[in-house]
Amino acid sequence: MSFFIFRVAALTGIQKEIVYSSELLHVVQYNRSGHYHAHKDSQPLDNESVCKHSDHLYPNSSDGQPPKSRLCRFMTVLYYLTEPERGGQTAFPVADNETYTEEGIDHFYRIKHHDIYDLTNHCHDSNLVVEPRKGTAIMWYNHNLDDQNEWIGHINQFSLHGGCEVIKGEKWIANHWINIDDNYDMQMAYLADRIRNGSPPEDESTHRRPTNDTNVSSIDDARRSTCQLPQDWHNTASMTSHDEL
Ligand SMILES: O=C(O)CCC(=O)C(=O)O
Ligand SMILES: [Fe+2]
Repeated sequence: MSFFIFRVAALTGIQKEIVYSSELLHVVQYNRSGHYHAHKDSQPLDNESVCKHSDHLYPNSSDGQPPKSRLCRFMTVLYYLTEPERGGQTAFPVADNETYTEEGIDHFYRIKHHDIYDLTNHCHDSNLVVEPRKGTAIMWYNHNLDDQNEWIGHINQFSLHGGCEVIKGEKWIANHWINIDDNYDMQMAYLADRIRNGSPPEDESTHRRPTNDTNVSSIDDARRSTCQLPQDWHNTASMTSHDEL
């Protein structure tokens, strides 16, 4: 598992602590006719809600209610675990930098003249259609970077995507969602909290012996220390099945 975290960190350029502290792998199975209409994996930033992955660190509201939460998934890395005999592509109806427009997705509604979310009937009308090939992976950004602070910014409208209908065979994928809180300080507090309960593995290439230093109080401490994986490190997947959704 630690090797896997390093590979994803190297692929995405995201710190291994962030990769390690993100959601468990989410495995999805599709049988014949199974599909998943176009959607975004993350949700727009807003001041009324907090990130779900770190919501336990936010105080309750004055009436004692937990804060409203939303998904904060900066990137998706999608692994194709099997390949169906036909169909089951991943489609991005409006992906394509060259057609970027300030009007966003509304522009595509006007020019495409069909329901861009409907991947059963319009899979191949999408701007980008990726064939599922066993053992390969694709990745994309669900958010743009904020111009001012270069931290996670607005949702990327062009990340709209979904799974086209499986025509023959069966399809299995795993989603690896990389969580980042748009509130920088809260993301740091979240990482420190996760790492306090067991740090990400050190890169094997450094040949450093792991220790059991669980006494870290900040992300900087956490980076400096070398700790063992927590007890639940191998518990890395949850599962959904998409049959004719
Ligand atoms: O099945 C696919 O190719 C896409 C799946 C997906 O977008 C998801 O599970 O969020
Ligand atoms: Fe998705």
